[in-house]
Amino acid sequence: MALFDDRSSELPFKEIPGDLGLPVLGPISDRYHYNYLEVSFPILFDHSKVWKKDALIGNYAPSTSFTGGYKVSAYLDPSDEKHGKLKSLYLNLFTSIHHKLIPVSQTFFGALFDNLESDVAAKGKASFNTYSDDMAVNLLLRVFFDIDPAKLRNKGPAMMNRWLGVQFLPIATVGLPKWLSWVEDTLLHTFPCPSFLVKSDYQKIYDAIYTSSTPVFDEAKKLGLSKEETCHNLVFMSGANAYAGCRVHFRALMKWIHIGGENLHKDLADEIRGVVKSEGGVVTLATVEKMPLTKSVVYEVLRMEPPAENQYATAKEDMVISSHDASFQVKKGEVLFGYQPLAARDPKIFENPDEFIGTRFMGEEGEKLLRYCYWFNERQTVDPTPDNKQCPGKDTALLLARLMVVEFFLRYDTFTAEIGKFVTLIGSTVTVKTLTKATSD
Ligand code: HEM
Repeated sequence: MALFDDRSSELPFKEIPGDLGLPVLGPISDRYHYNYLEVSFPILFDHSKVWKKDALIGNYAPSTSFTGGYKVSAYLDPSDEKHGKLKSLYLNLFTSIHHKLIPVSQTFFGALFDNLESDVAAKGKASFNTYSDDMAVNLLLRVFFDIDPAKLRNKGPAMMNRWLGVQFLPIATVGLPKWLSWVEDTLLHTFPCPSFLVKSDYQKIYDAIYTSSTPVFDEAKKLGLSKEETCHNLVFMSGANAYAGCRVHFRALMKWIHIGGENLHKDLADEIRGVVKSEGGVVTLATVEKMPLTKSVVYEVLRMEPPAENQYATAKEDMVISSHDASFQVKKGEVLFGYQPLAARDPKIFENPDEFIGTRFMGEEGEKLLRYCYWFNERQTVDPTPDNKQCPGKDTALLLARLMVVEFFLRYDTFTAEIGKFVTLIGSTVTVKTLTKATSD
């Protein structure tokens, strides 16, 4: 694990392994080793030392033709004036919707659980992925812009999935065994897919947001941003940032809570029902804050399966970075890569790092560990600002995840599921097999 810190002068100095090798073949071999055989972990959130231009989830940026010809904020460095303007628009939007996040998500989570229940009753199993992914798109569009799913003829999720799928295909993985990764590289990772394939899907989502009554457009106007540019940014924010993050995280929540087993389910149900009862039977922002196990479980799921695995940045200057045991020279212009799952399972920070421990982040000692969690592109203990590249949806995403757990265990005592073998860019596969209704309140 590599960190910037002031210990670099005391640690042994080492070369970063690897060289460019043969022309053409060298880069191909490097890419293979980089993506499939090696893991490295520079953690680079220091914007005085790195650029974050075109660095969202990979050193690949899709063509701007996927976003109306505009480079959206996620691909801008904080030094770009537009980045700060757009990010403050998002931060204000997310704060302004927090009061309705609870009632809106209760409705959408309720419908999700109804769907799971009826499929389990009719077929003995239910695809959590299908229902949860669709629900997430509809919930986010509703809570951000008050868009009724019917406005997109209930096809919003399918449109969003196609638009995301085509633009991110060059960095997608379908979960083939490592020795077959060259097939994937040749077929998927060599050529970008043209945006015209999803132009009409994109246009419909864009129009739905453009004609919504979101106050974001008025605020954007005051900042000198056109309605068109703002709207293209809002589509990307809703789909590629918010939905793509929540999609992976919701699936991971069900997966790891399933793995946590019946005792964890009982403890969660006891905590959630106890707190909600003591608060007069209603779920509020304050109620959720009083649930330390629920909060810790959500953090532990983020640790076991961070939704955004890869972070990239470009060195602005020559510098030295340090791991626990050595220092490395990095040259100006070199691209640095941080692999979240490795940081999240660092044995020098986390005891039994490969084990899912629902209580890990509880209590004084547990909370201290949050300093070493980087799932939102910064330490969990740092807040997003217009000037950094930390996820502005951090609080929204955490609240949604906690609410999903709360609503689930208000309704059920326990559940069983089948978990798919592979985890892809869009997450795990969870098939719910049984749902046991709550027997107490
Ligand atoms: C658990 C789910 C989520 C995780 C783990 C996550 C994580 C991240 C990470 C790691 C980045 C930075 C990527 C980079 O530059 O390397 C990011 C950016 C971003 N996220 Fe999230 N995110 C999640 C959900 C959300 C949600 C729900 C929203 C909206 C409410 C959101 C909005 C954004 C936006 C707009 C950016 C771009 C920030 C910028 O341009 O500086 N994310 N997110």
